[in-house]
Amino acid sequence: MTRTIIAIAGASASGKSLFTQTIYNELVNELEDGSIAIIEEDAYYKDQSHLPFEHRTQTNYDHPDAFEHELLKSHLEQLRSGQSVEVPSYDYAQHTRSKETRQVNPAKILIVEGILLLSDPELCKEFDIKVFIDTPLDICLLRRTQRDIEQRGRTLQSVVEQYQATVRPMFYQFIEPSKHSADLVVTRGGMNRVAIDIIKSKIKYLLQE
Ligand SMILES: Nc1ncnc2c1ncn2[C@@H]1O[C@H](COP(=O)(O)OP(=O)(O)O)[C@@H](O)[C@H]1O
Ligand SMILES: Nc1ccn([C@@H]2O[C@H](COP(=O)(O)O)[C@@H](O)[C@H]2O)c(=O)n1
Repeated sequence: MTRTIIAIAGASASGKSLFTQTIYNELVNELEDGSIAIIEEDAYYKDQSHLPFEHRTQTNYDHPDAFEHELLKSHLEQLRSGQSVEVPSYDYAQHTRSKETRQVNPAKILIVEGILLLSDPELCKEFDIKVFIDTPLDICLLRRTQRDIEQRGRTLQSVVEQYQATVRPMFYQFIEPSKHSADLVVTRGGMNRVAIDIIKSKIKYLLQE
């Protein structure tokens, strides 16, 4: 069976999750059970439970070294070969992995979303279709500030400090250059209706093959 792995990359709060989730929600009921699945790159942030909390707040979470990309790559290879995997889950408030894992079965269409998917050449090879969500960084910052305070247990000061120290510089060093590896660049983020419909049509076409 041919399986297709789609990467959705882009800056933090560019709209990757909204874009991915919209495609999934709009397709899932009309497809056979188990045809489509989602994996988040964030689930592969390294476990830091051995480090004190204060130490964990200092990690650069926008550098490729913060991720266990080898594990993600190996999971994608297992899924492509028809095996289920146990995907870690991540606790943003504690800055480390949770104890729970989530079983992901080998769907025919797998969508992976995350900031640094296209910046790692070895990981990039795993993707059949590469999409980059290209949202202006000032818009991302506004959305991230609201989201991190409401959903990820952050203060305004911590969001501002982290943005200046790591989020913005790592975007220019790693994320923005990775746009050139994308097959499709999507402007206006997670609500670009035309782009959502194009990816949905491609998925339906692949599932009919
Ligand atoms: N085009 C858009 N217009 C308005 N809000 C958006 C848009 N895209 C995303 N958002 C909102 O911005 C926040 C971050 O989006 P999200 O999809 O979680 O980003 P990412 O997964 O890239 O970090 C969320 O609250 C989301 O609902
Ligand atoms: N403990 C952590 C782990 C990650 N982050 C930030 O998350 C961003 C990536 O997730 P998105 O959903 O926004 O794409 C990344 O920019 C990290 O800075 C964090 O703040 N704390």
